[in-house]
Amino acid sequence: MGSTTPSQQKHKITVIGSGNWGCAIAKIAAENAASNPGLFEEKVEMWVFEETVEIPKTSKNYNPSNAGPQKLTEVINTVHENVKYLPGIQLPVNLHANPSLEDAVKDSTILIFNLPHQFIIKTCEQIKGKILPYARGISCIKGVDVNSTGIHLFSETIGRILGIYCGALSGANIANEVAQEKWSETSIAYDPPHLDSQAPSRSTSTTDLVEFQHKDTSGQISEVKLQALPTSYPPIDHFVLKSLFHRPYFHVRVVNDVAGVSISGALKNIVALAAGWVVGMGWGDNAKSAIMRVGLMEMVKFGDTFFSASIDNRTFTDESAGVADLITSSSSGRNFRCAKLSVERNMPIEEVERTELNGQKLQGTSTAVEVNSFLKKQGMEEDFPLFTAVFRILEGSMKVEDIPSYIERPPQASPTPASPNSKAGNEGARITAARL
Ligand SMILES: NC(=O)C1=CN([C@@H]2O[C@H](COP(=O)(O)OP(=O)(O)OC[C@H]3O[C@@H](n4cnc5c(N)ncnc54)[C@H](O)[C@@H]3O)[C@@H](O)[C@H]2O)C=CC1
Ligand SMILES: O=C(CO)COP(=O)(O)O
Repeated sequence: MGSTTPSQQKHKITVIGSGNWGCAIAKIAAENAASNPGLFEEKVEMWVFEETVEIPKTSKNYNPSNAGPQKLTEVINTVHENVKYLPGIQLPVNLHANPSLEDAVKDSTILIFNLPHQFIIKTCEQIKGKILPYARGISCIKGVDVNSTGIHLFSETIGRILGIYCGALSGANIANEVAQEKWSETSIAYDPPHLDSQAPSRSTSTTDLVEFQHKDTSGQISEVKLQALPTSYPPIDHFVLKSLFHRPYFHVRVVNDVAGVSISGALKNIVALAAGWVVGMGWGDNAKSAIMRVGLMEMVKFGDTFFSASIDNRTFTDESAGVADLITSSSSGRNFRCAKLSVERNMPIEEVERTELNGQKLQGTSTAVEVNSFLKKQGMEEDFPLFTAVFRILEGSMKVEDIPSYIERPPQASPTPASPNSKAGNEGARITAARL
């Protein structure tokens, strides 16, 4: 638990990202920074990918003197509303929108990563070597990093690029509901290497590098250098993280299973697409439940198969990040809603994303493609028929109508190519080749 003796220095918090979830989490962090002055600096930085916006007349912060095009950071810092990505929510005045990534992360001990997953690697590369070497991270990203070396959790990718330890936050958390302070739960997974057994975990010097062998969640062993946090700061532990994220309307459980929390958050987005499609076809709740049942089984199997070294299967059932997130996402998440509309309107899902989300990003479509490329390399597409069906529907080689028979008993041969006059909805379910 937390330290009992007062520390001289407080943690400085930076949120990297300012979208729908980025702002909702930044609001929570800023509220808690203000109410825990012994632990955190009051001002919380939020890096904003700068763009020009207008305050809409529907905003309660609109007045004729602030009409017209303005920088998003200026709008957030003056009227305290992200009018584009989280409209209608008043943000705390101690949350500072910063267009400079380098400046936003400078001197921060706790970095909260909250961006659509396609932007995270480039963003981390920009701040490599420019953060405190003893900073710690929390990744709120729902996605997986698939590259030529295999599949990795974003918490691990962030940690590897920046040379820091990074945990994960994920749960049944529709951002707009959380921002409106409607009660929800979340899971934070934080399990830094036990430096105590290898070298002192706390340092009075800022140059102490602790070198040790680290087994990552997929079982790969690597040499890691981690700088210990100076003793002048309160230790970054479960107590401090709960103090930073728990609110009366946002209940946090801190656990150790980083792989389980991260994997379920990424994979449920693939399942939510299938749920949206079958509901869009008018098949009803029984069909959606069947998708969720098979989806959950594949999520658990995926964790067991590729992250067995560290995953705790109870996370899928017992924590908010597991089945609870699958249920909420398959009821009202953006992946579900856009997939449903793509079938109803017979429109590519990317087009629905572009016209309906006002700049917000779907994560399920790219995750389905990335997971499929990984499964293909393992020769295991047939072992995950729902994930494979979602990918094939996106690429246009399968139809939504094929899902029931395909997930019941995966065929040995390739599925029948989509008929050119397939029913309304099946063309719509596709994404363009550029995303594949
Ligand atoms: N929105 C939600 O309800 C929830 C989202 N998440 C996860 O949180 C992560 C972040 O999602 P959101 O904050 O909702 O993002 P979002 O979907 O609102 O995406 C828009 C954000 O992307 C930024 N962006 C656009 N182009 C960029 C670029 N080239 N470089 C950097 N940033 C760029 C925009 O400035 C904006 O801040 C995702 O992985 C998502 O799955 C998790 C829980 C709930
Ligand atoms: O992750 C989410 C809820 O927990 C939100 O999912 P979507 O990105 O599909 O909206």
